[in-house]
Parts: sequence; C-alpha cells; structure tokens
Amino acid sequence: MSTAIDGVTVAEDFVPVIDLSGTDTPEGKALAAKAIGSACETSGFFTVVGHGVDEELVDRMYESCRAFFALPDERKAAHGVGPGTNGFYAEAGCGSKSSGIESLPDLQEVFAASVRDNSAPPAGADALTLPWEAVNQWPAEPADFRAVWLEYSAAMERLSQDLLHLFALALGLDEHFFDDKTDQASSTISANYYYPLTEPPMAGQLRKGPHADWGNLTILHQDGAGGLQVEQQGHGWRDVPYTRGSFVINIGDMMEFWTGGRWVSTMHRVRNPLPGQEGEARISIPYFHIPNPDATIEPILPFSNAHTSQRIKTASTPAEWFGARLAEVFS
Ligand SMILES: O=C(O)CCC(=O)C(=O)O
Ligand SMILES: [Fe+2]
Repeated sequence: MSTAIDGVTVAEDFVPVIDLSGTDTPEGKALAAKAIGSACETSGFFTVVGHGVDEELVDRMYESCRAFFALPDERKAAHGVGPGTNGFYAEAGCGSKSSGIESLPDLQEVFAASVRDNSAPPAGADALTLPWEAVNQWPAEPADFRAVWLEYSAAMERLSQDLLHLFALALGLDEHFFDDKTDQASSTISANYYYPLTEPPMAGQLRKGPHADWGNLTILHQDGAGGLQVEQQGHGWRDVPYTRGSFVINIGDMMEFWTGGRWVSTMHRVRNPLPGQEGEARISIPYFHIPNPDATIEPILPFSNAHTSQRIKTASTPAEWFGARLAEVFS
C-alpha cells in the first residue's frame, strides 16, 4: 500500500515497522530477526518501536540541539570542524560526494561528535583524521549539551548491540557474532538541522542530497516534519513514513559488503518542504554505527550478484574503509 501526499508517495510497504518489545524471549527474537532480515534484503530500511530508549532522553537531546542551532552563526562557527576535530559545519554536500555524485550544497547545518569523546586529537591530525580519533568541539552552551549527548550516545550503543544480535540471528549466525567486532565504541552521532527556507533553493538543491551511509547501520531519529526519502527501484523517491516514538534503521555500505551484498545499503535523501511548509525547520539525529577500527570486514555470506554495488570496492577494516572515503571527499 502507498499513500500520496501532494505528489509524494509514502513507502509504508517498503519500510516496515518492527516492534522489538517482544525480543526478551527466544521466540520473540526469532520473529523480529525474520522481519529484519526480510527488510534488509529488500529496502535496507525499517522502523523500530518498542526499542526501550527513554522518550524523555530523546526530548532532552532535541532540546539541546535546538538550543545550539539557535545560537548566532559566529558562536556556532567557534565549534567548527577543523583538522582532527568533530563539530559544527554548514552546507556540506559531502554525503552525495561520498557516493560519487557532485551536488549543490545541502540546505542544512550539522553538529557531529564521536561517541569516544577523546580529550585531544592525535599528533599530526588533519582533514583526513578518522572521526573516532578526532576530538569533539563541544559548545559551552547550552550548558548540558555534552552531558546529554553522551547519555544519548550510551542509549544508542545499547540499541545498536540489541540490533546487531538480531542481525546475527537474521543471518543465521550465532547471536554474539558481532560482539567482539563492535566492542570498542567508534560510532558517531550527528544532529542535522534543516533550517526554514527563506528563499527558493537552486534547481536540484535539496535539504540533503542523495547518498548511501558509509558505516554499518544507522539509527536515525526524525521529528514529525518529514522529508526523508528512499529510492525504490521502479518507484523512484518515496517518503519514509513518520511513526511517533520510533527510530528509522538503515544498513550502511559496510554491512552491505559484510553480508556479501545480500543486504542492501539504499540511496536516500531529504526532500525540500512541501509548498506552504517552507518556514518549518526539521531536525534529525542519526547515530552511525562503526565496528572496531581494526575489525576484519569480509563477506560473511558468499557474494551475491544480485546487489553487487559500485560503492563497495574491497574487503578491509573500518579504519581503511573510512580513510578511503575521507580521501575521496576531500580530494
Ligand atoms: O535527515 C534525515 O532524515 C536523513 C539524514 C541522513 O541521511 C544522514 O545524515 O546520513
Ligand atoms: Fe544518510
């Protein structure tokens, strides 16, 4: 089934809602794993409810992001990304570039941090410094920003482990297959701020250009404004439905490769607001799960021809993988 809103179709059938609340029993786990496996083979996207993440924590995370993005530009820029740092940036366009697509700058601002929260950058840090080795440029205001981000990051680490247990079951592996490959937190969290549009965008310019995520899996919280779209063969771009209190999960390029191409890392983007809604801002908060930097990532399943991706070039470790992607983006 799909519904249309002003020419935009919503992909209810392509992005299923999966309830994790019954996964404390082996039967419940098996059911959820089956649903996850089937979604990952077709769309690479699904929505989870019953995930156990405290809604009040999500609300505080949004409040801290809203307060930061409301600061004057120069105060935000003071926490800008630089050599060896994670922090604020505006109008990146990097997502598309990493997928080999040249595009106009995204209509957004971003604050990104590594869950490792290193106290200093490595010696010789530059633009190619890996995100988990970089130091976070925490803003001084709002005062609880760093504390809330770290609390949220712990909740995402826990949920990612629950999901990886279900992923392993869905792939017919031991439930703990991913544990020793993902026990050194290396993930990143971003807040995407899509500001109100005060003038019409340039032709082809989007809130976020088409791209696939680089890492293992992404756990995204979106607010009710909507606009996240997935590309579905034969259907074009379709809106990911918004379900209150849910997270949208998608597979990144690394997991596509890890599963021998059986699971798909799907192109997605954020469309511009519909007519009459240009004044509405939107915030989304993706957590990009990255395995241990030195974990060997090689296809668990025989490589399937069905989804052989141009984006996936070679087996490697996350450190090599991200190094190569950063080099492409900054070339
Ligand atoms: O804002 C969204 O809904 C999607 C964001 C996204 O795809 C990303 O940050 O990689
Ligand atoms: Fe993305």
